[in-house]
Amino acid sequence: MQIGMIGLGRMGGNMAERLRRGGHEVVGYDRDPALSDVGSLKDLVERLQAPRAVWVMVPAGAPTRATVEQLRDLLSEGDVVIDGGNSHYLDDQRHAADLGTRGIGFVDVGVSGGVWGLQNGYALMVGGEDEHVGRLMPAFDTLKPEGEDGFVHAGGVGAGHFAKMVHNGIEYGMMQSFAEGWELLEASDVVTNVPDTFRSWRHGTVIQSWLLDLLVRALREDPDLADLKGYAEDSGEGRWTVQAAVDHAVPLPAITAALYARFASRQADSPAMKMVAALRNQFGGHAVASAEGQTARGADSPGADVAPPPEADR
Ligand SMILES: O=C(CO)[C@H](O)[C@H](O)COP(=O)(O)O
Repeated sequence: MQIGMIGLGRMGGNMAERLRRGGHEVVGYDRDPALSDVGSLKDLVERLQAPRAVWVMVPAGAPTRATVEQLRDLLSEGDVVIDGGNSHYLDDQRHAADLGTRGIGFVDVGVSGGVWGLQNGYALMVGGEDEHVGRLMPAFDTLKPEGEDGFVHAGGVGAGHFAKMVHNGIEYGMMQSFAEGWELLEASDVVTNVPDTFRSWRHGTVIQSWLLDLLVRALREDPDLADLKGYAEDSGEGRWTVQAAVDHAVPLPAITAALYARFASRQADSPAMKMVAALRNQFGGHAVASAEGQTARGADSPGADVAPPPEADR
């Protein structure tokens, strides 16, 4: 089929390539003229035959919103817009309503597979009406991995991105779990061959997984991760998962802890733990470390000046 692809970066560019290899005609647009087949969104729309299918693969939030708004004014009744970025499911519902006023369809697709997708295929989680999803099946069939799995029409508009959001929340929890296990193995001197221990778990264990394969690969490249700083960003889906859990009063302790661990990783020092240290020192005269790393005051330190708590609080 013919498909317009907007955003030809790491994900969009590789997806366009996989579609082309599968025999589809892809007209690509990117702000970078070196990557683009056309000079503007208007040119892209003019190059496509109606009814058009235009796949948006730009960062979630304002860039996606701006692109969908422009497409609303350029496309015609019967065309369909696909958002394959990591958008919030509530944005999908707004976009579908907005495009729907012009008779333009909307399908949201959560895409997983990262930089390996070109070769292995992309897992696709799709939300939208049957009519629109059905029309796009030839493209989905090419993009997805070979075999039965790797594709779901999860529900109406928003369901694809909601499924991808929860997938990413699970990803957070799994990564954190592997990371904590690795830290503990390294911290003790009981297991002396940590990389091989992880490698052995790749087969026959209950935790075998692609993430485990990638962990083994990372340790092969840098056995102590000495080249990395313990700092992890987040792109928003973990936060949205936790926010959705609060909205539905669903307890997500593991995923929430994994998200908070990333926030903690960005602090050179912890203001909250300074306060914990200060309070321990206040009520019990317990030792604290100074900002320079020296024990500054403590129960046994000269100069400890701790007012005794009221009788009732002891
Ligand atoms: O969708 C993905 C994998 O499934 C992305 O790699 C993911 O969005 C990365 O998220 P974060 O930056 O929050 O770790």
